[in-house]
Amino acid sequence: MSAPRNPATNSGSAPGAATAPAQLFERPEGGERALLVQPEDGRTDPAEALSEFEALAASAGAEVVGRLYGRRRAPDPRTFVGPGKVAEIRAALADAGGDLVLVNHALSPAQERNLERELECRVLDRTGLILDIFAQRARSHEGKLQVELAQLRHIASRLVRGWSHLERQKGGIGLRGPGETQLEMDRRLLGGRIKQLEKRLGRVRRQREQGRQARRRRELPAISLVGYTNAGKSTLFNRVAEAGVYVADQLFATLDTTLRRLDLPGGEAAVLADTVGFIRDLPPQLVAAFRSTLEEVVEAELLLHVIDASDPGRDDNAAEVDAVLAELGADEVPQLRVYNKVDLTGGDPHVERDDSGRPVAVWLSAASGAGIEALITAISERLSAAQARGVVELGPGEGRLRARFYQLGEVLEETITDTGGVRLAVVLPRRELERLYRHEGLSAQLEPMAEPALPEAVNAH
Ligand SMILES: Nc1nc2c(ncn2[C@@H]2O[C@H](COP(=O)(O)OP(=O)(O)OP(=O)(O)O)[C@@H](O)[C@H]2O)c(=O)[nH]1
Repeated sequence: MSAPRNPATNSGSAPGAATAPAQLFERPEGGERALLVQPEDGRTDPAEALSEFEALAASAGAEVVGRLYGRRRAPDPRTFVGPGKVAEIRAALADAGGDLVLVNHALSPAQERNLERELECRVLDRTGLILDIFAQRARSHEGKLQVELAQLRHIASRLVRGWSHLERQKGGIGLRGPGETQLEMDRRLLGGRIKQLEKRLGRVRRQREQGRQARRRRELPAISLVGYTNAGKSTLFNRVAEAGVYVADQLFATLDTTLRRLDLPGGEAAVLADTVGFIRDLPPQLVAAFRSTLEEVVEAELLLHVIDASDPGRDDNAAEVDAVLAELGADEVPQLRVYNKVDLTGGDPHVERDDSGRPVAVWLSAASGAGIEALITAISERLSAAQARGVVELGPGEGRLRARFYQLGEVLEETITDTGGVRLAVVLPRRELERLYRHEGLSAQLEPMAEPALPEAVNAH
């Protein structure tokens, strides 16, 4: 594939050019001058990988002053790149006046240190760079704690006695964010801080879990926006929910789940959640850090998978998002694909349906608003198909099934039957109901029930 997967901008500038995010991004005073090193492994297209990496560097506020490719059969255990390449990097740094080297690969702590020593400048690998971006973007209390924890763990793995002259350079890329003041601490202190953060995070998560259960009790179906970073999730979220979340032409503008109530035609309502942007090769420790944020996704009734229709690499990016969803166990959650930015492709907003007439994809422009009404109708159609509601009768020996209904959905009413069983009025995701039929021995049919109770209001958090 020759086209870049993740152009940094969608406003028509050259794919992969770092100019747009760099212009829009408020770069900290004296933004660092970075030299990018792109290893060639013969598998990925190096030009494409480099342009995506350049967009990441720009997102972190770096000014890219040079680019180098490195080809090697096997990575050098000491410095990752070979000695010849080290000399080349040193010369390029001197030429361009660079003060930071960014390597688009994972480096071992020792490789990072050895390179720093030989190049006499700071070196960050892909994980370090992404952590820095996350540190800048985290907004909620939980998000900040998660990033700090991931940053500290990353630093702890690199911290050795006498951390070299680089300790002095504070506040630069990879050194800022909540973790920056920890750099001088020794491992013991760092370990203490990590424990403290884990405890605090545990508390925040428990609170959030309670909030989630409260929401479930209010029986509003949950819809989660997912998509590759920069696909337009926040813009769509704003457009659909008329909410004022932060939108920026930067990768990862969204780090924390944001929730809004969504009113649908016919008086129904749902909770719409904006989630973190997905990215290729997200470092595993970050997937872990954001797992709890992404748990919302697994529990959603419907996923809106936002895809940048104007991105030539859109299919690969969408496949990447699907792979992460599968990893999270969310591959069974029904999906409605939203092809965004049709204003850039010259296409018309429209809805695609499958053979049974079910909407499966909506093409629209979140920026102009064209196609939004059709999306809301499609959501409404998909949700009413995704929710099962009705009355079910269970026998006296089916206490376990009764408990499962309470667990999986909402029991609106319970009455005792003449035979000593129960009659439950329930609302639950259709896929859960199907699972009960298939795997848990439920045999009674769900009978239609009278008018649904009106959902209560939900406050945005
Ligand atoms: N032309 C055009 N640009 C759009 C459209 N929707 C979003 N954008 C732009 O695309 C960029 C990214 O949009 P966001 O909504 O921040 O994207 P996101 O998916 O939330 O990004 P992350 O937070 O990185 O995951 C912004 O510059 C938006 O203005 C659209 O329909 N048309």
